[in-house]
Amino acid sequence: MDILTTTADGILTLEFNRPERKNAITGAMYTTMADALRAADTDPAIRAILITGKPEIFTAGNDLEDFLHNVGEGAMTESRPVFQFMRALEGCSKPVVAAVAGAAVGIGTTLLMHCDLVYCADNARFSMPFSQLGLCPEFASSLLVAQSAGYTRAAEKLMLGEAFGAQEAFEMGIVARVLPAAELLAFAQGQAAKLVKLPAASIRTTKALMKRSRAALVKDTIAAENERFSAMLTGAEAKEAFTAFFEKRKPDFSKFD
Ligand SMILES: C/C=C/C(=O)SCCNC(=O)CCNC(=O)[C@H](O)C(C)(C)COP(=O)(O)OP(=O)(O)OC[C@H]1O[C@@H](n2cnc3c(N)ncnc32)[C@H](O)[C@@H]1OP(=O)(O)O
Repeated sequence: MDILTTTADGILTLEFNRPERKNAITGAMYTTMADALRAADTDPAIRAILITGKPEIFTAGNDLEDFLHNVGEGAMTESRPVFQFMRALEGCSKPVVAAVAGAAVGIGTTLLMHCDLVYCADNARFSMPFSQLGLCPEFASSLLVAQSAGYTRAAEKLMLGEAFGAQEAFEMGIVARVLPAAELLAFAQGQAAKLVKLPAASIRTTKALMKRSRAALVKDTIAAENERFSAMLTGAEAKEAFTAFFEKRKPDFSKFD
């Protein structure tokens, strides 16, 4: 099971469980998470959701094999598993807690912008390497990173695509708190347990009100980003980047305009 799904004490936990591939996310994994999120949203017994990975890796982002072989027409259209997952996450009316240890690459960082209580371990590393992959931001990262961190810091992270650490993520507002690695999961579980005990309608209403003003902009940004992302996925630069990754060499973009 590449996604471990557990339910206990009113909390649905989704855990990335593909460590041999650094928890890279396949279409099947997106579908599992989308289904679980949608079911949780309508199940009164679930009052909080926790998304986590392994102590050494949150996720290496989208599986690059999938990108290499499953692109083409409609690569990022609404029916695709990644879209189903992000829609289920973004639309989830219940509170979502994220606990990040190790690397959170690409969509691994983007998805945090759609969670509510986001915590990381001091070993966490964040990156949105879209430009390094011949791609562009996705699922409203071009909007939400800048809203959270300001334009210049967002531009540095999104244009250079370099990894940054836990403290910088905290200063950028991407995480609410940095914890010693050994304490992260218990802390996040404790925060989720607090949410479970609070009046569910109050939590749902608070979340809805906080997201209300950005909802239309997020929707519009996702549509604009994903149209371009979809086109770029089939581009020569992206192919070079994915191929170079698996050939364990640096990509050579000098031949492209
Ligand atoms: C819509 C969504 C968009 C996105 O999410 S775009 C982002 C896509 N993701 C990436 O570009 C990240 C690629 N991965 C990495 O940069 C590195 O990995 C890490 C920094 C995460 C970890 O580095 P290290 O600890 O040195 O591990 P390793 O040797 O690179 O990886 C171990 C095995 O895992 C496979 N793997 C890692 N990431 C992916 C991936 N994203 N898709 C498919 N496979 C991946 C490798 O190939 C390798 O495999 P083997 O042991 O056979 O050499």
